Amino acid sequence: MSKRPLSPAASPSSKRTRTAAATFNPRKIASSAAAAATDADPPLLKLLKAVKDGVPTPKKGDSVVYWMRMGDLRISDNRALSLASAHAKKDNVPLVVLFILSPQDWTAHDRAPRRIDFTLRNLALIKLSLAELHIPLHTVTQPNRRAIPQQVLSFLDSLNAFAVYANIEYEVDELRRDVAICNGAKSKGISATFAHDKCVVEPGVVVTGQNKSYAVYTPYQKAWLSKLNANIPYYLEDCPPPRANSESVRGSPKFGALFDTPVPVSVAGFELDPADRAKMEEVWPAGETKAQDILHRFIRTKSRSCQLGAVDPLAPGAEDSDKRSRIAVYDAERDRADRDTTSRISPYLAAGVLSARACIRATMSNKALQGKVDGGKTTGIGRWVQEVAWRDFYVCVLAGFPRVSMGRPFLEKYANVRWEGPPVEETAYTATPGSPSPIELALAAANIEKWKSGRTGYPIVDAAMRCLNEMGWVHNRMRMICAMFLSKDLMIDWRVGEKYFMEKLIDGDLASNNGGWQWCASTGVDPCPYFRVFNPHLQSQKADPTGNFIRQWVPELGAVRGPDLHDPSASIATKLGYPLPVVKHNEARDRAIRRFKDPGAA
Ligand SMILES: Cc1cc2nc3c(=O)[nH]c(=O)nc-3n(C[C@H](O)[C@H](O)[C@H](O)COP(=O)(O)OP(=O)(O)OC[C@H]3O[C@@H](n4cnc5c(N)ncnc54)[C@H](O)[C@@H]3O)c2cc1C
Repeated sequence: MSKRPLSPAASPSSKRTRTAAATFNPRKIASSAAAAATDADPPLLKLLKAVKDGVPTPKKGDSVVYWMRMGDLRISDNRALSLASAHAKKDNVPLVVLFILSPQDWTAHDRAPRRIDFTLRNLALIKLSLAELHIPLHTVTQPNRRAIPQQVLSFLDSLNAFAVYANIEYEVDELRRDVAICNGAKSKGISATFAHDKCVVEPGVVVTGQNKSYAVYTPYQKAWLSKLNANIPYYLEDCPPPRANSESVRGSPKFGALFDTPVPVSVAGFELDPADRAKMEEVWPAGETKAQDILHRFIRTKSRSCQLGAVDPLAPGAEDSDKRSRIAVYDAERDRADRDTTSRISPYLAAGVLSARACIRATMSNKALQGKVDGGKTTGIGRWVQEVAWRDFYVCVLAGFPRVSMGRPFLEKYANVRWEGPPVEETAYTATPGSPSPIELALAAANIEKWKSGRTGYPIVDAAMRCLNEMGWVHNRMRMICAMFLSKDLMIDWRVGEKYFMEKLIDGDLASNNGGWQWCASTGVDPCPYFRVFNPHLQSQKADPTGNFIRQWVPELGAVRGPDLHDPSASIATKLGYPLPVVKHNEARDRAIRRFKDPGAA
């Protein structure tokens, strides 16, 4: 079976050196039969059963371990850490924190070097904060991801640990790994606890009458809000912070050395150029305090045009306002990409530097609501809470329909839609009648490169792609426009774009990224209907009415004003050295509708 090739970096900002991790090339697309079998017996349920069948009251040993993962990089309000600390205190033993750097897992998930850099920057701060509590953060690199279960069990043995705690990662491989760890721990008499922490309302709670995960957002969101409001003390609990170990742990032969394992500054295959690293530090500062400050700014202060682009999110000059704060006007302004209309909190949520619970708690100052969460459509706060619910929704989709993390479309009937360009993996194409000719393949490959580098001749698409390449983040509406353009106008397999986004995004998250891509490609849960293909020029005028977003990222068009900016004529484009459109939108739209209406048609 052919493997999905690694895509070359479009911007020179990140290096992907040929290392063991970079040459590791796991199979990304399962067969439809394998996906259906996994959907029928979801690994999350297996993990929850393994936890339930584990060791309820382990014999006391010498320590309790909290295994921190890439999605829970914080000390405050961290469910597994809090539980682990309480257990350690109850039995009067030290708490130890473990973090495993796993480059093969990062490659398997197409992790962006910027996301890895953000992880390491946050870990370095966490190590310092934990050390103040005399809690060691032990960091190890494991080059072979299959060895992780054994490595964790050996680590527990070496510390005579009797309990291990972690927050759940909902991707298929990670769940299967944790089932193996649960079973291994049980055989050693160690209790293993895997806690729900990523979502406000965990997967499995908001389900249909048939006890299935929802595949439509609106009824999900209504049920989500009523579950949440019915049990706020549980869902929005601010989990107690860890309590300090005895200082004597530092002198212990068993634990003392764990304080000395350094957090690396970079990991081979995922390094950043020093200039890019410095820029990322400025645009996405690490640490829980910064995350809370960024959230606070969104809730308290007004939007500013100077905050467009790759700038310090906490730059001075923000103006407080109750009525005009960014969250207060979010309902009306959220689709505008020409200012800082949204929170830009996603990198902190994806890395767990801030809990989703903390985001919801921060919206609850309105006394008229009497301690309830506003999730309605008529207020800025309510609309924003609905976005956080989208995040929960996509995690529930991932947990309930694991096929989506196996490279399959949620709607299997679209597996045979004919895409332009080289097959992503041959299994996805076996049923596609008629192979593209070499000329078609070359044209599609060239179009993919133009899309990646922001040279499609559609200003809004190009501005958004350049913003993504430069900042590792781009506004939601822009993500939609770019994804729709690749999958419908260029008719390139959405998995090409999904992978490229993951390789670039600092907030890259399988559930939300896959959900967003499959929504735009019309293959996912509750998707955009295939006959509703975005017109990039109209979208551009709506999302960037001032043109500031395009002018910021496409300087060739800096002097252009009015409608020409959104759709430059051939003469203007040629004069300014800007490319001509790679496709004609109307023709491309008809092709997309034809191919989706009759999957397999040319
Ligand atoms: C093609 C595509 C790919 C995407 N990939 C990712 C990704 O890898 N990681 C990621 O976190 N988000 C992803 N999103 C969702 C969304 O674009 C980002 O969460 C949002 O742009 C982050 O900016 P913000 O924090 O300012 O959002 P805000 O508007 O302030 O929203 C607050 C939070 O709600 C959540 N949220 C908002 N919109 C969505 C959404 N549509 N789906 C899921 N959660 C949402 C995010 O956690 C976000 O931080 C993707 C969307 C699309 C269309």
